[in-house]
Amino acid sequence: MEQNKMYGSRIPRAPKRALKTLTENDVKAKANEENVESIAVKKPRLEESKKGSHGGEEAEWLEMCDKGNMTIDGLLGLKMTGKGKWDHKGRCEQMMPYIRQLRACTRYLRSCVGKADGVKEAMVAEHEKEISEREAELEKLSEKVTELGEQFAESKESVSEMKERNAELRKEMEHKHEVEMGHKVEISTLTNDLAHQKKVVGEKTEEIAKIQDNYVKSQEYAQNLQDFVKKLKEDTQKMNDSLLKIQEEKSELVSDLNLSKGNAAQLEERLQDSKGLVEQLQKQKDALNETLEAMKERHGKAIEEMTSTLKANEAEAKERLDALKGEKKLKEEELARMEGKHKEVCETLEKCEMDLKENVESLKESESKCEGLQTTIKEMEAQHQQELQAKVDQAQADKECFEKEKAALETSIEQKVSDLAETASKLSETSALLESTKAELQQVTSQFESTKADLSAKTAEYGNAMTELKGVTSKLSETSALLESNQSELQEVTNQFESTRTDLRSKTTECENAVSELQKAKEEINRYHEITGQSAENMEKLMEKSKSLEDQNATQNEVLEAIKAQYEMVKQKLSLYEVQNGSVQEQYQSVMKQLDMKDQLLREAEQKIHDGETLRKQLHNQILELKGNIRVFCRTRPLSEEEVNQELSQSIPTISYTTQGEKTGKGLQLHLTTNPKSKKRSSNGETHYNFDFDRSFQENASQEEVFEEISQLVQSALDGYKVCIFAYGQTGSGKTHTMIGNSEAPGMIPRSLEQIFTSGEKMKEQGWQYSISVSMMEIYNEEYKDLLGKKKLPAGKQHTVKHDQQGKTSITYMTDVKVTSMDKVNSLLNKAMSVRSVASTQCNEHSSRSHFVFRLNIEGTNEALGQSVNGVLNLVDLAGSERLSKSQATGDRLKETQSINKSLSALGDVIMAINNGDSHIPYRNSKLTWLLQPCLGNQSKALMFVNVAPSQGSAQETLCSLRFASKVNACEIGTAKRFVS
Ligand SMILES: Nc1ncnc2c1ncn2[C@@H]1O[C@H](COP(=O)(O)OP(=O)(O)OP(=O)(O)O)[C@@H](O)[C@H]1O
Repeated sequence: MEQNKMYGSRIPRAPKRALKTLTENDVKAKANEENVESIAVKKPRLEESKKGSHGGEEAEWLEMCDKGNMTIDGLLGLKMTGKGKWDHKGRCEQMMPYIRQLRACTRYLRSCVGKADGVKEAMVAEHEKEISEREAELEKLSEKVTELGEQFAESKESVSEMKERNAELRKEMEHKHEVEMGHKVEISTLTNDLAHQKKVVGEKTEEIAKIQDNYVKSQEYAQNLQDFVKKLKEDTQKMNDSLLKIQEEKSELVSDLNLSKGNAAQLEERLQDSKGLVEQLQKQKDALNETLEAMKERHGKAIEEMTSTLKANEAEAKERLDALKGEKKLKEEELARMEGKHKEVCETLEKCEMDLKENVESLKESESKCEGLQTTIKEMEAQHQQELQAKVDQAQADKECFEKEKAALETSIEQKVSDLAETASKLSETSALLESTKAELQQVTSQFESTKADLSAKTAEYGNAMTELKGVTSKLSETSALLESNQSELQEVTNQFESTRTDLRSKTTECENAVSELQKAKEEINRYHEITGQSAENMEKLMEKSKSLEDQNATQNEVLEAIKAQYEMVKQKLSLYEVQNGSVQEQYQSVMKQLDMKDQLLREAEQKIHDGETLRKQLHNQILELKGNIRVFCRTRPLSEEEVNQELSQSIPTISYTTQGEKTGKGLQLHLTTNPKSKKRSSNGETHYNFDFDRSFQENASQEEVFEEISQLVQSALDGYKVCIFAYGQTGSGKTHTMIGNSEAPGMIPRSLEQIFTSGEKMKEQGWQYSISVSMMEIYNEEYKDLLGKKKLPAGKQHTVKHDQQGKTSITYMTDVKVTSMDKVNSLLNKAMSVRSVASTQCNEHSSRSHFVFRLNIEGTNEALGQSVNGVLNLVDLAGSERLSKSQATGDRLKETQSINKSLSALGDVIMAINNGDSHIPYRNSKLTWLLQPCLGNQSKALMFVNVAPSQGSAQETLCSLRFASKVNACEIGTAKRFVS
């Protein structure tokens, strides 16, 4: 196939020359294909082949080829020609050279093939060799490749790892950013919440204040009540005490009373005696009563007998009346019978009447006699009655006096008097009996009279019946006799009464004796009463007192009760208040809890914010450290009073701050009205310049806020880094204020020292011991000046600065003071400030005409870790950066300004050179850069404050400062290195 390719499947009708060319070309192509070197080998070989065994034919063929009259293609495409179609001879004749040519060609080709085979073999061998070499090489290469592959894989892995890390970092960054954004959102929400909470807290605080007021009032009220109750208790106590005293007095009185009771008992005994006497008297009285009873009985019996006789008489009279009635009837019959006779007897009757009249007259006489009798009886009766009355009166009087005595006795001795009253009542009964007897007597008298009337009626009826009348009269006389006997009996009774009266008198005398005894007893009692009266009086007085006291006590008890009720009410109110208070307290507690929770949340949020902020700072620091940037913070001072008082256009601040997104707190815009040619000039005639820094502090930013941002950097000095913080800006822009400050607002230097001391103390817990030394110097007119040194430099001597390989700086004749406290630092700082070169310039009344360098050497050792660190913190207050034209300095001031500007531009040059990666960094161009060399190199951390003034008058200088700071901000000075050994 190769050959077919070489020679073609068909031999083209080409000139002989073409065959040769073709062959050569083919060979060349083949050689080119197989090996370029083979061509060089082939030619001599071809020439050699001319001289070989078949060299003749080959040579012939080559000759033919050389002559150009034949080529292989030509040979193959050669057609036998003859004179005609059948001119075989001619054709055969043509055939012979053709066959020869063919043979020659074939041989040539064979030889070529053989040679080619040889060449091929050689080439193959060579190739094989080459291949083996190449294979070996390849193997090596493949090994290398595998190695490289591995390395590649490794690097790929590391790349992927790095990518991953990068991605992670990016993610982290994004996350951080998100978190930051979230934090910001959170912060804003939290700020809102905070504001709301503050509002709520304010409201709650007001509420609480009100509640507390109420609580205080209720407490005061409760206190007042308690005081009142206390007073009441005290009063009650006093009352109780007085009551106790009264009770004591009472008990004393009771004892006195007991004593008097003892006396009273004696009196009682005596009274008992007198009672016995009274009893005796009573007995006597009883005996008298008995006799009286007996008399009464007898009298009653007599009266009964009289009554019975009267009754019998009455019955008799009745019987007689009945008999008389019968008789009357009979008589009436007889009368009727006798009426006739009457008439007969009328005359006799008249006579009888006459007789009757006479009888009547005699009856009247007897009646008058009877009346006389009756009057005598009446007189007797009256007499008797008078006597009786007198007796009764006497008895009554006795009774009365007895009763009086009894009443008197009754008042003192009730029971005994009641006995006497009984006696009196009995006496009254006796008198009643007497009365009843009298009444009976009167009854008897009336009966007598009725009987007499009956008799008179009978006499009238039976006037005529004289016999009967006589009988009646005799009966009447009998009755009179009876009456007489009755009278005698009455006399007897009267006698008996008399005797009884005498008895009574004797008893009365006994009674009188008894009464006198009683009187005596009474007197004695009265005496005792008098005796006891006094004590009773006292007792009464005391009782009255006690009573009044009791009344008082009662009233006070009432008051107390009322107060108690009030107290109870108040207590209830108090309990209500307490309940209310409790609920209020609960509310307060819950509100406080809520507040605490909110506080906690706020604290957590603040902590989160703080953590987030520190994390952000750390990350930012890390990024900056990774970038190796020199950090730049811009700080704008507030307008001074002078500037404020300037004309309006001058007093308008030239700086505004970016408020959008990430640029917040970083970006600022300077507005200039002075450059009308500026392309940036806007329609309102202002030119705006935008700047971005790591941080932009507005006019109102406090020293604390500013320090917070650099605290990490300060901390890293403690960790063994070389740190340089310097303040750059025109005169009066606030560099000294930022770096040193004043007692009210200490600047970065005192704050850094404070942090270092506190952190150093904390690090002690981890085994770190720090030795901190301070040196303060100024670079004035390109010369170092020790601000802490006591003496002047020896003549011909000067401060020279040297740096060793480790970046350790030594300055000859420079005072280095070990410091352990802030007081020491402050006193040193004051001393340095007093020595520092200050002058009044066009821009600042107290302008710093030198660079002030506060140098802090921190050597830390940790024996446990076997480590020691060597950190340096350079805090530099640069001299004002204003241009000469601006400062209008002359003479010494001019020289100062020139040297200041020289060193400042050297500082710029050094930073730029580091940024550009120049092989030569012009540290030696100024004393400042030379001193700060280790801290300005690519192994340190640097931060620049660019201080700017916001006034229009300073705008051009501000623009210069900001431009310089912007350039510095873009510089990368390399990654910082920690100096640990
Ligand atoms: N942030 C600030 N807040 C309040 N007052 C400030 C602030 N910055 C500067 N000042 C006041 O501005 C005045 C000038 O400040 P300062 O002396 O610090 O400037 P300076 O840059 O150090 O000047 P110089 O380079 O001439 O020493 C001082 O009276 C200072 O108190």
